Amino acid sequence: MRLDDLLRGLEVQAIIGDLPAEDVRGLVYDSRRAGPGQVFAALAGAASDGHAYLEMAAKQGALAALVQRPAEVALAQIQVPDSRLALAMMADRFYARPSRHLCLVGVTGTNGKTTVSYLVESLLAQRGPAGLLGTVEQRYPGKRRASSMTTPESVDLQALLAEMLGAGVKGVVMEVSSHALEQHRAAGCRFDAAVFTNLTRDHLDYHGDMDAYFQAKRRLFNQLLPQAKRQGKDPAAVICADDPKGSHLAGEATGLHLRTLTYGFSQAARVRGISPVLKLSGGRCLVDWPAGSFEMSTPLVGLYNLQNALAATAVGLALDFEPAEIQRALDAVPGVPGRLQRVVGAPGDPSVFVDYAHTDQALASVLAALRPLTPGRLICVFGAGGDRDQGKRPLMGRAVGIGADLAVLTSDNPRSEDPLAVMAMVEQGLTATGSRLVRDLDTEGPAYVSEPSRAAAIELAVAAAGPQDVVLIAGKGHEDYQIVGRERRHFDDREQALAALGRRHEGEANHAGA
Ligand SMILES: CC(=O)N[C@H]1[C@@H](OP(=O)(O)OP(=O)(O)OC[C@H]2O[C@@H](n3ccc(=O)[nH]c3=O)[C@H](O)[C@@H]2O)O[C@H](CO)[C@@H](O)[C@@H]1O[C@H](C)C(=O)N[C@@H](C)C(=O)N[C@H](CCC(=O)O)C(=O)O
Ligand SMILES: Nc1ncnc2c1ncn2[C@@H]1O[C@H](COP(=O)(O)OP(=O)(O)OP(=O)(O)O)[C@@H](O)[C@H]1O
Ligand SMILES: N[C@H](CCC[C@H](N)C(=O)O)C(=O)O
Ligand SMILES: [Mg+2]
Repeated sequence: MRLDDLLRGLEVQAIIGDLPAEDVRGLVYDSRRAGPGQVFAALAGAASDGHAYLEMAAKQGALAALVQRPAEVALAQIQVPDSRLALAMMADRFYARPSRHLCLVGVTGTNGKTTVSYLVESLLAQRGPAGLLGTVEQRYPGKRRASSMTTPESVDLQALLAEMLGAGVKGVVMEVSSHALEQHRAAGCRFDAAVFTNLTRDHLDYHGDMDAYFQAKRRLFNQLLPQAKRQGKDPAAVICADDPKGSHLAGEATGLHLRTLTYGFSQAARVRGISPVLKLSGGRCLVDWPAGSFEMSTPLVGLYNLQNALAATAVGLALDFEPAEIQRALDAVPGVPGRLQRVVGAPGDPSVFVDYAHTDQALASVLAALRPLTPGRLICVFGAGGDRDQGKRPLMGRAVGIGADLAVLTSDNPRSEDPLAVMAMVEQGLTATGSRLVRDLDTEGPAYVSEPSRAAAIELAVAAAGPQDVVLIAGKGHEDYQIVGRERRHFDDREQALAALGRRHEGEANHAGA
């Protein structure tokens, strides 16, 4: 494809030099990959600025560059107001607009994106091969890759959608993070439906304040859905009515003449869950919506997961699925990797769950879900990630202080920070609830132990738990690594928990063998 074809419809401020007539072989945003035939997009970033690498791209023989500020280099440059947005639109065109030919569902919100995505994937799979991309993995029938980002950069995203389409995929569900919305990574996507789960505190290191964070999420509804509508789709806005920002969004979506379907347990919800019943084997409720009512159930545990199942149900109804098909799809998802994932030991062992809760709201929700299922003590192993929102740390400590009987405060991914400094910030919230620092868990709660080694923290909790106790290991979920400094070491909470459960029986084996 020629460069001038790729630029059609784009807001171009200036063209510096002559546009090369050769075919574009690829679009890149990292100068290290900017070789012959490649258009290099200079992106202004947080750590560095792509404009500093224009010289390098020129030397490597790049075809042209997409810039916000032209530079004195021997390279044709296309000046645009926002190179991330322009790159996204060009990527859509370069990969022959894959989202036009797919049923594409986007999921945003602070918590629940990954979970809802697995449920929607199962739904889409009822009608043909389905694809999923999000925090854990990118997959479609016959192919799977672990993810490095929740929502890939626009070029990688469009390449993946094109790959899925080429492999016969009909429907794709994708998590759309607030970072992605802020950076226009999904700008070239035409959605058939978009879901908003909730908005609570996270990522303020990046967005600055809650309003900016909400404005980023809002783009999916007030920019991307109207764009899909203008281009011939009839997209649905599927919005949680139990969240205050959800009601706001739903009003706005209706005002934009989008098909709007609210869901939740509150009276205002159009797809409304009534009389929820929650058990260790899952949850169920009656779903009432304008066209009738039906029973709905999910093997996933906890009220918030029943709410996630309602989100998927509302997507199904918006896409004209029958309640029986929706139920089949929900039944087919017994669990989501690293989300309330049970680590099964021997009979008589305590129940151990690994979960991805890394915000105060998520911790409060998951502890509330486990409380009624805990005959003994609820023990929570947790920490907060380094180089991420610092303000959420004491709030996370507070949520655990309130929701758990006993806690082991430990390290998450410290990244460039001192793990003890991160833990001290979490500890402020924990102690504010009246939880006291103790040496071991052989005590009455509320109390906590401080143990910077995550492996030792898991060992401590699992060893101390009795058969009636429940251990929640929160924060890292599916992650099979720990980021310490710049190093990414293998570390998996599930493996650690399983080994710790095994060690509870080491003495017994020796005894039996003797
Ligand atoms: C804060 C954030 O979103 N950062 C992302 C952003 O980085 P940035 O724009 O700040 O990039 P930068 O490192 O400053 O570099 C600027 C530009 O110079 C380029 N460069 C750099 C060096 C060089 O030699 N040559 C060169 O061309 C870079 O490729 C880049 O295009 O764009 C980069 C390219 O796409 C991403 O890799 C990077 O993700 C980093 C790794 C990251 O950690 N992102 C996280 C916070 C994130 O996006 N998370 C969300 C999920 C959050 C959630 O689950 O709720 C996600 O969607 O994954
Ligand atoms: N609807 C919900 N409301 C509140 N908490 C939830 C909800 N769904 C999941 N959670 C909690 O949040 C954690 C993260 O859930 P999930 O991975 O589905 O969300 P996510 O939005 O994809 O998160 P991330 O942005 O980190 O990828 C879960 O492990 C659980 O503790
Ligand atoms: N996608 C989230 C995941 C956080 C998971 C937690 N383990 C941490 O490292 O903080 C983020 O980047 O903020
Ligand atoms: Mg996710």
